[in-house]
This record gives sequence, C-alpha cells and structure tokens, in this order.
Amino acid sequence: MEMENEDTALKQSILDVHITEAGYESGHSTIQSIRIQVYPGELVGIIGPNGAGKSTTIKTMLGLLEHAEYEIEIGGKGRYAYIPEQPVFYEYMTLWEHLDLAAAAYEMEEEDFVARAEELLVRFGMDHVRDDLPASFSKGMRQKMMLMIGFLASPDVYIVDEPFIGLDPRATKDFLQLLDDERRHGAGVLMSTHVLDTAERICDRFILIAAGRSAAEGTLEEIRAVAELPNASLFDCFDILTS
Ligand SMILES: Nc1ncnc2c1ncn2[C@@H]1O[C@H](COP(=O)(O)OP(=O)(O)OP(=O)(O)O)[C@@H](O)[C@H]1O
Repeated sequence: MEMENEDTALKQSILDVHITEAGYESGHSTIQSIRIQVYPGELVGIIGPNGAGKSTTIKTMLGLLEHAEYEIEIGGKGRYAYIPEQPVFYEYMTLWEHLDLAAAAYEMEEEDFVARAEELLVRFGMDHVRDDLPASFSKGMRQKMMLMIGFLASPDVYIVDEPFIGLDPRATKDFLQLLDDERRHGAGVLMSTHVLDTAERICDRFILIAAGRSAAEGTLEEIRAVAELPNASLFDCFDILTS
C-alpha cells in the first residue's frame, strides 16, 4: 500500500516511539529527544554514523535499557518482530525447531505455522538445511534464519537492525520482496542501516541520528532541503549533516 505524504498526517501510525532520553547509566543520557513514527505500509530508515545512537534507540524501544524515559505505541494487534543484526540461536536445535519454538511463542496455529514455515524455507533457499543445526550454517544462512523467524507470524511492525551486511544479492532481493508483501498488508518497517544506496532506493522516509539526537528527518527531498543539497544522494546529505 503506497501512501502520499499528505495522507500520513491523517492516518494513524502503526508505530509511534517518543524517547525523551535513554542511556546506559543513570544520570548520563546517550540519546535524547527522538521521535519515530511509522505509518502502515511504510519503510522508515534509521541512519547515522558509528556510535550515533541507532542501536541504543532500538534497544530503548525494545525495553532493554534500564535508564530510559520513553513511550511506545504499536497499532494493529500490537505485535512486532525484532530482527537482530547478530543472529541468536540455540546450539542444539535445528532450523525447523527454531521456527517451531518461535511459532509457539507467537501462539500460531500448527497449520498456519507449517504453511508459512514451508513457504519461507523455499523463499530463502533453506529447505535443504531445515533439519540441520545453525552452528553448521554460514553467517548469511544464520541471518536468513533470523529473518524467517521474524516473518513467521506476520506482525504489525518489523524492527530490523542492519539486514544487508551478511546477505547475498539474491537473499537481499527475497528479503525486500517479503517486506513489500508485508507492507502491502499494512505492516510498518523500521530499519537501521549503513548501506545508504540501498536505503535511498527502498525507504520512504529517513531519520538521521547524530550524537544521540535526531539531526534530520523526512523523505529524501526533505533531507536534501535540510542539507541544502538539491539532487544530492542520501550519502552526500548524510556526509554534510553529520560532519
Ligand atoms: N552497552 C553499552 N554500555 C555503555 N555505553 C554504550 C553501550 N552500547 C553503546 N554505548 C555507547 O552509546 C553510544 C551510541 O552507541 P550505539 O551502539 O547506539 O551507536 P550506533 O549508532 O548503533 O553505532 P554503530 O553504527 O557503530 O552500530 C556510543 O557512544 C557507545 O559507546
């Protein structure tokens, strides 16, 4: 579902995060005043230099920071999937068992789980390793396992931390295709990434974080206006706005 910009103000966001401040120690905030809204069908990119606070923003949203003042609202059924950059897995469980465990956590019906899991295994070219242990997988295969777990229950919101680094071009294409399908059904996606040329191509809007604050946000056009660089790439705007 594509939306015009004018519409967004009228529609209800599917994800609304308002971080007043958050940090790793009390009395010392790492990020301040960050507002993120994602509308149904949108893909919003969080970008920013190393150490700017992107992961801290995501950790805050997930409720992982003890010292945080923030509010988060998720629309629809309130379901989200977090797809981490570093795969997390149980050493003695096969790929299929990981999917099964996730389905139990999402309280999926067995029939829905099996149909969706089979579809995802084929889509990611992982059907032949469904009964293997992830310890024997390559980095990209482990990352695909994380993506499959994320996509399993078709949540309302996807929070994806740097998905592009370990994936080959085919897997990247499959991943983006699946995200598009989910967005057409109204899901919202928030994605942090350093791969700015891909981000420029696929994201509807961007939130540029620098030194723990939102330095610019909006569509590429709006970011260009803030950077005073008409026609520039996202990379060039990023460079100007973070230097
Ligand atoms: N566990 C931690 N304990 C204390 N400080 C931390 C911790 N993790 C990150 N920081 C600090 O918080 C700041 C923001 O880091 P964060 O990991 O959010 O950046 P990032 O934008 O995700 O960077 P990158 O692109 O390198 O992943 C940095 O100054 C970092 O040193």
